[in-house]
Amino acid sequence: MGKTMKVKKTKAAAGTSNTQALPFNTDKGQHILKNPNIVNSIILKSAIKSTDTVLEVGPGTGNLTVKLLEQAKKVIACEIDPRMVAELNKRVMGTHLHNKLEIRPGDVMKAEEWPYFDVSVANLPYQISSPFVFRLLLQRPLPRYAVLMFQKEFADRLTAKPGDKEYSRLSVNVQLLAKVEHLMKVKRTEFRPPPQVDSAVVRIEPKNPPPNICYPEWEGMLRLAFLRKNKTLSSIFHQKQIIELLRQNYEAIAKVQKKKVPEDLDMKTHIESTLVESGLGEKRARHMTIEDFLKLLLAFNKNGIHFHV
Ligand SMILES: C[S@@+](CC[C@H](N)C(=O)[O-])C[C@H]1O[C@@H](n2cnc3c(N)ncnc32)[C@H](O)[C@@H]1O
Repeated sequence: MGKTMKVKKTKAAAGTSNTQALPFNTDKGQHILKNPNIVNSIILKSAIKSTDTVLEVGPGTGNLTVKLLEQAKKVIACEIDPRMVAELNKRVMGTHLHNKLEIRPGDVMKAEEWPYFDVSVANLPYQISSPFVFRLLLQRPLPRYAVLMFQKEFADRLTAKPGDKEYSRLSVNVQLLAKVEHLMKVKRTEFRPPPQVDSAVVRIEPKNPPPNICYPEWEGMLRLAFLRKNKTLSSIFHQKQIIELLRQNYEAIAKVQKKKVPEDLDMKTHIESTLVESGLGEKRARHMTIEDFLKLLLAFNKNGIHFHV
């Protein structure tokens, strides 16, 4: 995020935006919400308090921003395109909203630090969906929640439940850290220019406090479990390369802990018996709940089987 830009006062009024002449750059995800009813619905569902500081990413010409400014104590708007920064500036300058707005020009993902915010509301550029969500969940202090527009397919993966076709590593990783709720579908025709796909608005409420687990271990185990999400864990963990990987990890950790690796260690049998112990060997990742995955990791780690060295 670049340096904060102070909004200067002039005569232009909020609520109007002369965007007709502004060519939109779809490489930067510039699809502007043109239906005010959708903007109003997002605002309603965002339930912003008058004491809230809101982080908006990609304000564009400010359709959502001016409505957020009416609700919030402060809006911090991060925008990569200097033309949009100028447009937003022009739209809000000279209005009663201007002193609540802080524009941060630049790429939000390249900012070393994000400012403090209570809530994030954004019609996100789709190319940063995944890194944005994970960075949001790593932000401290944790925001109360975020209301974000995503490409519909991404939103479906975020909200998918065990057994759904879209249930994936993304679903599990995000739902480990947050309560995720689908709010509304938005057709591609509601944007100018229209994107290739429909969108959906999702509410993400971080679990606070977050679960107390070792994330690299969790992530390493999930990668293996989801290699083939329709296969049973037993058959995945039967694969030679995986047994070899886990044997190497076992030895590396034993070395660090100055423990002796049993001479008769048969890693294949050790993994098999751990799966039997956990009662999850015949489960498939696509049907497993977060609690199942947590139970599995606990069982592996208890028996010295690790996914991260
Ligand atoms: C989908 S448009 C949303 C525009 C406006 N908020 C609306 O709803 O009509 C996405 C906006 O994000 C901006 N943008 C794209 N990548 C960005 C990034 N990495 N950091 C900050 N802004 C970005 C684009 O320039 C564009 O203004």
